Amino acid sequence: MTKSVLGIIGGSGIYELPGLEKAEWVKVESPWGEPSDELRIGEVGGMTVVFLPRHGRGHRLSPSDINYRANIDVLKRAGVTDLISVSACGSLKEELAPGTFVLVEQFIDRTFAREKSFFGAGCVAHVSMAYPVSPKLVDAIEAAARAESIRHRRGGTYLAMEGPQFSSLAESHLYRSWGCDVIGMTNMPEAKLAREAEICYATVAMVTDYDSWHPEHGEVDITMIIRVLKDNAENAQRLVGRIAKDFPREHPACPVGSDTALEYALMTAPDMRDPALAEKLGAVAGRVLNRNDG
Ligand SMILES: CSC[C@H]1O[C@H](OP(=O)(O)O)[C@H](O)[C@@H]1O
Ligand SMILES: Nc1ncnc2[nH]cnc12
Repeated sequence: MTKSVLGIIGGSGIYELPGLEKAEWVKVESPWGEPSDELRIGEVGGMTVVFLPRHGRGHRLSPSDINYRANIDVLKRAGVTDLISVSACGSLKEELAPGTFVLVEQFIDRTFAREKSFFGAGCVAHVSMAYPVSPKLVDAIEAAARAESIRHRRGGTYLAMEGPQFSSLAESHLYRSWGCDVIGMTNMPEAKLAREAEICYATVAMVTDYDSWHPEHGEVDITMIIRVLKDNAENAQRLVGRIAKDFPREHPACPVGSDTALEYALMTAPDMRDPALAEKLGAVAGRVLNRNDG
């Protein structure tokens, strides 16, 4: 078993993590370009916790401008084994009222203007995304939500849209007809890249609004979202503090194989790989690229 290092990506409204001991901002370079910000690295009860504000401090980056590859790469370089995304989202279901924390199980990726893989020409790989979320990580989040009496629901499908505009009424109805539960703009390709980097991933999707479909709530409106975000952020800080305090100090094998996703994923023959790309992949895929059998 390896030591657990817990990573937290803070979404809209979450730009710091109070409660981190011995915390400092650390600049980590990535061959994939600029991450959203420096990493806030600290400890909770002796375990390393690494925090990254997804949109950067001050919310400088829109969902389409975020360099998701650099973000996951620097978190991997910092040793993160388990990564929790804390994200704002719209609700596509009556029963998921604003303030509810949804522990997402599945994703539908409708984003189109983003780099979605570390791999490509010169080093091709195909990882499974059938079960994108690590159940043990969700167990830890669920236990913490219970302990902190935070309204939550386990399970649900997150529709990732490109944005930055919110959905039209027709789109909102379409996603509901697909059975989706919540909608946001950031968890894809983040979840795909975490899987390629063999990091266990889970999302806490914090409902801020009913998107545009709900006849009694009218269309989604950013001032209302910001109001709800503030309450959600307080609960999120408590939730994350509790998760970190109770988190297993050793990282157990992931039941859905998140931590071994690259084991049989590489397709390109070792002698045909592009050395420059292999070099860039050092942090993400070094475990499998550097062994003799390729
Ligand atoms: C502030 S509303 C729209 C914005 O909020 C969510 O961001 P994040 O997932 O980082 O919390 C949503 O995906 C949009 O980017
Ligand atoms: N309705 C919504 N659509 C997309 N992203 C969101 N983030 C918060 N609310 C959202």
